Amino acid sequence: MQVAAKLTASGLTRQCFRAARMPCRPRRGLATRVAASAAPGEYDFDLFTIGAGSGGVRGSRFASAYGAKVAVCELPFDYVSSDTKGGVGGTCVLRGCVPKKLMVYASEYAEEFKAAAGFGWTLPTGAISHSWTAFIDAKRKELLRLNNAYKNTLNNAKVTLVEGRGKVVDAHTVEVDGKRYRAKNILIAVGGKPTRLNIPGAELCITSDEALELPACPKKIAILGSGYIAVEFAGIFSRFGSEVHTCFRQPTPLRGFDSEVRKFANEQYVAAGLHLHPSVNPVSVQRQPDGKLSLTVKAVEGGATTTLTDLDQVMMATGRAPKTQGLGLEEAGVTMGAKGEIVVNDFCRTNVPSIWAIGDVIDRIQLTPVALMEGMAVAKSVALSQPTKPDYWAVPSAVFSNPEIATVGYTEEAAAAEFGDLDIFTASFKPMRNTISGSPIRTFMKVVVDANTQKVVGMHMVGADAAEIMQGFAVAVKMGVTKADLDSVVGIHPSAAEEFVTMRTVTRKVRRNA
Ligand SMILES: Cc1cc2nc3c(=O)[nH]c(=O)nc-3n(C[C@H](O)[C@H](O)[C@H](O)COP(=O)(O)OP(=O)(O)OC[C@H]3O[C@@H](n4cnc5c(N)ncnc54)[C@H](O)[C@@H]3O)c2cc1C
Ligand SMILES: NC(=O)c1ccc[n+]([C@@H]2O[C@H](COP(=O)([O-])OP(=O)(O)OC[C@H]3O[C@@H](n4cnc5c(N)ncnc54)[C@H](O)[C@@H]3O)[C@@H](O)[C@H]2O)c1
Repeated sequence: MQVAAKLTASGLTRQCFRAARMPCRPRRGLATRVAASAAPGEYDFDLFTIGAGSGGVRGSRFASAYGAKVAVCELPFDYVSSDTKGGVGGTCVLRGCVPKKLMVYASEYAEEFKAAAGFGWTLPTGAISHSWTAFIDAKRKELLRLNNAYKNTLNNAKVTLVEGRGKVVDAHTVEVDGKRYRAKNILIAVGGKPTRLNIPGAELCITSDEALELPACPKKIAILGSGYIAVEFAGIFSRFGSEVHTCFRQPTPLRGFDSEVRKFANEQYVAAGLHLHPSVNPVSVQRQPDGKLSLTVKAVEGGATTTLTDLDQVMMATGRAPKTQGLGLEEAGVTMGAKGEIVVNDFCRTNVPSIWAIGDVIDRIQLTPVALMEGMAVAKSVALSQPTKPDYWAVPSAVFSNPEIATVGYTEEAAAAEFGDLDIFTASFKPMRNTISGSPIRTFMKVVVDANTQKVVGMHMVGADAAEIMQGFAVAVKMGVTKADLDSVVGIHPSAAEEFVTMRTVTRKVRRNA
C-alpha cells in the first residue's frame, strides 16, 4: 500500500479509507452524545439534510421512519452538475454508478456480437450499427424515471423536500435560497464534484459528468488518470470502438489495489486494446487548427515529452473534491480538512455536536453503499438516540472496467504489513467463454490468508462477473471465513467462481522473517 497512513479525527487511518482495500477497525473510546433535547416548537425539524444523494436520501428516510421530523434540500435537476444544478438521487443515480453501468452494458454488446461468431453465429454484414443518440435518450429517460422514483420515496417516507441550494447559517439553522429552517440536527451530505488539473487547456477537457452526456462517441479519446473512473470509461469507449489512450503517473493503473491485481489488469487492458501511457504527467491540452485536440505528456523519469494528436476528447479522471465551498461550515465552526472535506468522528459527527456529515464529503470511502451505511448510522444516532458507528471492515468494491475487477479485504501488501505471515493462493486462466470466442482476456483470482489464524483476510478477482461473484464472498470474509471453510465448500461447475473454493496449492508463503 503506497498511501501514507495518517490518523484522521475518527481514529481510522487515511490508508484504510482509500476504497476499502486496507480495511481497519475503528479505534474504540471516542465518546459521542446525541444532541441535547430541545424544547417543543424550538425547531422546525429534528433533522435537516443538505443534499439528496445516496447518503442524504437514505439517512433522511430512515430517520423519518424512526419517528423524526425530517427535511432535505436538493439543487434543481440537471444531467451535468454544477454549483446550482444537481437533482434528487445525486451522483450515483444521475452522474455515477447508474449511467456509467448503463454505458457499460451498452458497450458490451459490441463484444458480444464479435464473440458470437466464434460460437457459429453469422451476423448480417453491415447491418449492425449503434445509435449513440438513441442510447443517450434512453439513458436520460431512465435517469428521469429514477429521479422521480427517489422523490416519491422521500414523499412516501414523509420527508419534506425543499428544492434549492442549502447553506449552514449556524449550529441549528439551514438557509435554502433565502428561507431559514431551524433544526435540532443538521446532516451534510453534499457529495463531491470532479476536479480538473491546473494545466494549460484544462477548460478544453471533459470530466465524467460530460463523458456521460456526449453528443457523439469520440473516435479517439485520451483519458488522464488511472483510478476507478479512468479505467471504467476507458473500457466503455474502447468497446464502443474508440481509440483510447490512458495516461497516468504510476507504472501500473489503479493505485492502492493489490499490486498483482494491478499488473494483471494492466496486461488485460492492453489485450483488450487500450493504449496505455504509464509513468507520465500531463503537461497541456491544445486546440488544433482543425478543431481536434492534442495532449502533451511528460515522462516522470527523464522528462521526455510525447504529444497525442487528433483527439476528439480529453477526459480528466483525476479525482473528486468535496462540494463544501460556500456551505457556511467554517463560519459555523465546523472543522474541515485540507481538501475541503468535513472532519467527523467515528459516528460521522463533526466537532459541532448538532452537525453530522456522511458520504463523499467526508472523503473516507467514496462508494454509494458506504454513504448508505453512514446515512443509516446517523439516522439511528439522531432519531433513536442509539449512537451508531459505521463499520468499515471488509467493504467490497468493484471496478467496472474491461475486464471487471472486484476486491474485498486486504491487499497482499497491506496484509503483510498487518499480519506478517501470509499464505497466498492464486489462479490465472482463460474463462471457458473466451476459449472459442477468440477473446484474449484472461481471469485472475487471489486469496490472501493470514498464515497464523488461517483466516481469509483478502480476496481479489480480475475477470467477467467479478462484482457479482465477490459480493457473496464478502459476506464470508466479514464473518471471518477460514481457508479450510472455503475448501469445505462444494463448487458450482462450470463457473469461474468455483475457483475460489478449489484452490488447494499455496502459490507462495510470505513470511515476516524469511
Ligand atoms: C462516474 C462515477 C461512477 C461511480 N460509480 C460508482 C459505482 O459503480 N459504485 C459505487 O459504489 N460508487 C460509484 N461512484 C461513487 C458514488 O457515486 C458516490 O460515492 C456516492 O454518490 C456518494 O453519495 P453522497 O450521498 O455522498 O453524495 P452524492 O450522491 O454526490 O449526493 C450529494 C447531493 O447533494 C447535492 N448538493 C450539493 N450541494 C448542495 C447544496 N448546497 N444544497 C443542496 N444540495 C446540494 C448534490 O446535487 C447531490 O445531489 C461513482 C462516482 C462517479 C463520479
Ligand atoms: N466502481 C466504483 O465503485 C466507482 C466508480 C467510479 C468512481 N468511484 C469512486 O469515485 C472516486 C473518484 O474516482 P476517480 O477515478 O476520479 O478518483 P481516484 O482517486 O480513484 O483516481 C484519481 C486518478 O487521478 C490521478 N491523479 C490525481 N492527481 C493527479 C495529477 N495531479 N496529475 C496526474 N494524475 C493525477 C491519480 O493518480 C489516479 O490515477 C473513487 O475513489 C471511487 O471511490 C467508484
